[in-house]
Amino acid sequence: MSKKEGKILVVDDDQGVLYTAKMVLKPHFEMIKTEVNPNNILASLKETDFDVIILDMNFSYGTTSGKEGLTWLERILKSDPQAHVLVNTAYGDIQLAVDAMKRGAIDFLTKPWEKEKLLSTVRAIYELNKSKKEVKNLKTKARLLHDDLNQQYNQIISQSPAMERIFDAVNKVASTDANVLILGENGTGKELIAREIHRRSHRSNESFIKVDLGSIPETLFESELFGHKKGAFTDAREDRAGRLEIATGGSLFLDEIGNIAPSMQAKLLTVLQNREVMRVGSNQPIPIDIRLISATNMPIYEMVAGNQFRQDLLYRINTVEIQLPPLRERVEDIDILADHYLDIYRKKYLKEHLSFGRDTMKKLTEYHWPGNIRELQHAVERAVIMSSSLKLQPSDFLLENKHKKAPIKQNESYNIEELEKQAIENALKQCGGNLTRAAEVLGFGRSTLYRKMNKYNM
Ligand SMILES: Nc1ncnc2c1ncn2[C@@H]1O[C@H](COP(=O)(O)OP(=O)(O)OP(=O)(O)O)[C@@H](O)[C@H]1O
Repeated sequence: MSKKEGKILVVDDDQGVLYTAKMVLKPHFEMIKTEVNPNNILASLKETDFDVIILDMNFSYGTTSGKEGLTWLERILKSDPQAHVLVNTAYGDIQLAVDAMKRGAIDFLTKPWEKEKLLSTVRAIYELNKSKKEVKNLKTKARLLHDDLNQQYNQIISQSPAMERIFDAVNKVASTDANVLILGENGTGKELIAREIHRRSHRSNESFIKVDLGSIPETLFESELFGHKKGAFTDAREDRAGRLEIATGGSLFLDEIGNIAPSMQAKLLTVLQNREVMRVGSNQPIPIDIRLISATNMPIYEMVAGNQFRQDLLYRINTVEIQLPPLRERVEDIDILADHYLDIYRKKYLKEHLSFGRDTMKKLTEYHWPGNIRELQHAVERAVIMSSSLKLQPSDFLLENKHKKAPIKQNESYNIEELEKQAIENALKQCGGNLTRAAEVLGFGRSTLYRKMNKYNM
């Protein structure tokens, strides 16, 4: 072991034994706690997560039966079934050692101790415990990755100038560890972009862990994100690592971050600031090393202005911001995306010869696509399933009228200055009065924005 690790509890009523344990083990382990009174064991276990507990079998003066030790062993294992208890028996008392092992002790030592034997036994148990913990974390990780692989992730398809700018930003930011906030309507590809950032980052060999904050009930928020200790609440039947801990080394994708309750925002902020988590029911900090990518379809700046989202949390997550345009603002992408999905679904539904009819693509490119790419994907899948001819007709796409582009209002102004003033007002509103952001959204420099606001008496 290079850095000292491992927490050891030694319980014995003989001060000499405790002194020897400290002397032998201290140079090799992070913490050696000694306890003369067995009545304090359970309190110590609540305070610290010990890797090895060395337990004497006799405490009352003159007793040798080992009954007390067996009782304490049972109590320890009842409080923490995963505890690794190493029992101390008198030399030659094999029957007691066997009894203790049957009741769940991990190994036994005989007194008087041989120092080398004491150290090698404790070390072996510590390594075993560490491996078990690692296996458990890996199992959780594997489950999350498996869930992930079950979803279909396609390559990013685009030929629009609007998306060119996005790819440029992704290229620049991917190799850094900067926190990224992706904004955009539902179905615009926020998750796809988050995965792309991870794929191009130096963390790509580690996991990409997604947390859908919109679907986690407030009561489970802390345990899902930070993990819990066994017994921390009714359903906590065993120790479990949270998503932040599991994502360590890789990227954590917090989807729907605009949906979390204010009290949870405060807890998340603390964890991100301190770069460590504490599992629910534990007071032991665990360091985390994650690249944070967040996404939301909510008007996050308006939410900050309305005190629904903490400004300090926003500043923590938005080192770089990527605003994904809705599909209606990248009409150039509609036909290649439609072709892409047609290709997928005609194979899936064994209709290889199906193609788009003449007017069909026109209908698709004119539509407003409020559900963006996801809506287009579902519309093509549905049309492929329902079509009974070789060409997909406009009528195969049941696009709701209410989703059509808003008609141009009568009396709508075409005066450039009025339009510009209106655009500035809208941008300021959208950005919660943040001038720097509003200037970015408008494509002006900050000083130009000031000048124009002066000009329009704003
Ligand atoms: N440019 C693209 N090329 C190909 N497929 C895309 C593209 N953008 C999005 N998609 C697909 O559209 C669907 C929705 O994308 P994604 O889940 O990334 O959107 P989102 O913005 O995260 O959605 P939500 O806000 O609802 O969580 C996915 O199936 C995704 O693969």
